[in-house]
Amino acid sequence: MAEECRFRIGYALAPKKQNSFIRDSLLKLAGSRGVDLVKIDPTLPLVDQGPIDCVLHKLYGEEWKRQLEEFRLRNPNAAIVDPPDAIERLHNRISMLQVVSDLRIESRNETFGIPKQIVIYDNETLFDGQAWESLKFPVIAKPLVADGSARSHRMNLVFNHDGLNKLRPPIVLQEFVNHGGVIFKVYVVGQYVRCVKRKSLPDVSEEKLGVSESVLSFSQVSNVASNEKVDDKYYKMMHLDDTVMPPQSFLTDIAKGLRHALKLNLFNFDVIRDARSGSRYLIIDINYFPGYAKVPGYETLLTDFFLDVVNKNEKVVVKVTSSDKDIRKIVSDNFCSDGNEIGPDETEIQS
Ligand SMILES: O=P(O)(O)O[C@@H]1[C@@H](OP(=O)(O)O)[C@H](OP(=O)(O)O)[C@H](O)[C@H](OP(=O)(O)O)[C@H]1OP(=O)(O)O
Ligand SMILES: Nc1ncnc2c1ncn2[C@@H]1O[C@H](COP(=O)(O)OP(=O)(O)O)[C@@H](O)[C@H]1O
Ligand SMILES: [Mg+2]
Ligand SMILES: [Mg+2]
Repeated sequence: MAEECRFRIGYALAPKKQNSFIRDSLLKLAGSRGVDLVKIDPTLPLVDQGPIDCVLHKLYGEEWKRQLEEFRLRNPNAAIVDPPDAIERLHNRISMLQVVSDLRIESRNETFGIPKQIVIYDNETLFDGQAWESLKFPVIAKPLVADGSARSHRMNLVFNHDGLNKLRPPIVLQEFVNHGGVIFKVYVVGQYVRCVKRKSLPDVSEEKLGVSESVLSFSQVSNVASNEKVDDKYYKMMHLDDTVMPPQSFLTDIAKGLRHALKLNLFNFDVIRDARSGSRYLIIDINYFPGYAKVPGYETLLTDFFLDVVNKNEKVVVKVTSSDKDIRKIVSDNFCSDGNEIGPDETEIQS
């Protein structure tokens, strides 16, 4: 009898991410479907860490990029999810949302975009009213860099000119949009798309704008203790039950467009519904490899994706890591790491 063909997915994650993502429930489900998740030690050469069909990673730095490149050259049939260059685009809050502005999606009832925003690199421009004449208070000041550090999540809600004194460029000034205090977090895992609701900043009324403090600082407002997020209690506690979800097909179309434009498989994006119009949606943030474990049923979602990657059911976009050439490689090999044939090759080359 032919031996069972198993696949090895290597993961290279920071300790915090590893603790939240690599749960027994995921290891068990993936294992029962022929996928073994194995830990990569980034301090050792990647190429020496056994056969790997796919590398999953959320680590940065030149040394790690060099390791991935070496691995790619030595293992042309393995997948790297995702290419470092593509991930880096999300580390700047301007380039991150540029992709959304360029996206065209056909929808009969809903529209989408990004809030009005400008980038400020220095104090001179910050206090030059002309530079941001087009924006209306309140605005959110976000660090330009979104590299996952605590600092990059530190935001200021600025109600008037006095509040500008507290800001430290480089920042993005983005118009605050009232949205009923609920944010939609749309999780993308390859071709799979799941949306969950979370608490957000409350609306700011015109009256409040006149009498409030000049600035309010906050950080990761949608993040509460992770276990609370997925159960009914959390939804009731935050009064999220009454909020109607955006149409799934609309979100799926945006997700698909972003996935191809960004050349990424693992990300989420934050969406708010403009309170002035029930059908206008704004994308305000995109995050690489977010907290998937907070999505109900994430084990199935991720295992399905791993099987898509290794079985080449889905087009997986892999990009050269350390050259200027933007080569997108479709995983087209027909063999698992021990050389057993697994079936006909159904992948297509994307233009
Ligand atoms: O820590 P978690 O599980 O809450 O996940 C964070 C995400 O929370 P979310 O899944 O959106 O609720 C979080 O999303 P937000 O920025 O809160 O929208 C980020 O993706 C964060 O990664 P980084 O600090 O930006 O590199 C994610 O942090 P890392 O786990 O990647 O450090
Ligand atoms: N333009 C905006 N209008 C209203 N609320 C916003 C806007 N931008 C951000 N927020 C609120 O601030 C939070 C943090 O902003 P976000 O850009 O998602 O940063 P982070 O990368 O730290 O998650 C969001 O989850 C949302 O609650
Ligand atoms: Mg966010
Ligand atoms: Mg973010």
